[in-house]
Amino acid sequence: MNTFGRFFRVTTFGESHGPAIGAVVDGCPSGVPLSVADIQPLLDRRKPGGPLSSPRAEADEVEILSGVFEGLTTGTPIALLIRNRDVRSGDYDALRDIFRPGHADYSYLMKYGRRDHRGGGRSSGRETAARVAAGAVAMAVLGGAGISIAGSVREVHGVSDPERFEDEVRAAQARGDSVGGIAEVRAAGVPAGLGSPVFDKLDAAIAGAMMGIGAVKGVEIGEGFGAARLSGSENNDEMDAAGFLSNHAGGILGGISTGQEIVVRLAVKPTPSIALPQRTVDVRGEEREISIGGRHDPCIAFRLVPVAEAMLALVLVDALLEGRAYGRSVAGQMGR
Ligand SMILES: Cc1cc2nc3c(=O)[nH]c(=O)nc-3n(C[C@H](O)[C@H](O)[C@H](O)COP(=O)(O)O)c2cc1C
Ligand SMILES: C=C(O[C@@H]1CC(C(=O)O)=C[C@@H](OP(=O)(O)O)[C@H]1O)C(=O)O
Repeated sequence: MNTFGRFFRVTTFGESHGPAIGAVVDGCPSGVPLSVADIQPLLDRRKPGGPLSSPRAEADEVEILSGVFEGLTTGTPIALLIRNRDVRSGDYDALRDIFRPGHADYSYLMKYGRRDHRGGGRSSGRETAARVAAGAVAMAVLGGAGISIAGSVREVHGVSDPERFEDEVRAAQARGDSVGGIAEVRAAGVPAGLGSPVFDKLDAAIAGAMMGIGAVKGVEIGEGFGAARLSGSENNDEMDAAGFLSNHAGGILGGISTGQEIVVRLAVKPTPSIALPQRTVDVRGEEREISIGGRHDPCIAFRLVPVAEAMLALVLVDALLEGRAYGRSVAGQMGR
């Protein structure tokens, strides 16, 4: 499916080498102040062309086609458009019939029987620009509710010292290789009481949203996999009259927000398209050797941070609107 969310619904469209990509946001409340200036800064943080990213030159300028009048949302669908400007599709001529190891070429062909091989079509990381634009609309709603979201890269290729990140990436690039990393995203100001208790737990929704980003291979909330190595006394978040004394839970208990910071970490795989020679097959099943040129991110984790921020915003705005729709208290029972 190409649609995300239940109350604040986002459909993205477009391919990496088509004329444009974009999103339609349906369910945004009316009266939210919104302009290009609210969306563009987040897109600028995600766009390619930076020092540790693909050199593809895309300005990723967003156009708001509908749903906003005199600077305020009208409650009708908001259509957001980003034109592709620097596609250079010739880079993919030699890859029309061959499967890149680690990319979605093989599985897309198995599902659809045909595919847009240029830049991976819709499996391209480029699709995430459309989600970031939609996420910025969600952030405009969340901002009015006092919720803010921020992310960062925590690890590159197993190294956690940020001063060494660039060297790790450059060394991999020089070898014709790529590296993975860990990104983290946090939401502050989330009221206690957001989310659902069973199948649609807030942590389940967050995990689904994050795994729906290309290249994300694992999601942790709070202590995450580390919790499996702790005792109850170490992992429990004790409380006193002022509130929680720690946040191993990452801001969610029983699928419902506690009012603490929501903390999410993502394992991001190394970029699949690499220059080093690798073994693969073509569409006829013939064995081939492949060495991929073109313009690729040497480490996706950096460009993924604003995408993860956008996806967290989309989950939280959906939960906020669900809470309003069902008239649930999001103030908590203890005056917090
Ligand atoms: C922001 C972003 C940038 C990406 N850049 C590249 C890239 O330059 N080259 C590449 O081969 N894959 C890139 N990818 C990954 C692939 O496009 C694709 O999403 C991935 O291989 C599919 O992964 P999955 O199996 O986790 O869904 C990028 C992904 C994201 C989210
Ligand atoms: C263009 C973007 O990233 C692209 C993501 C991507 C991939 O395979 O995912 C491959 C490269 O694009 P192409 O080879 O098609 O020019 C990246 O530049 C973007 O994120 O805006």
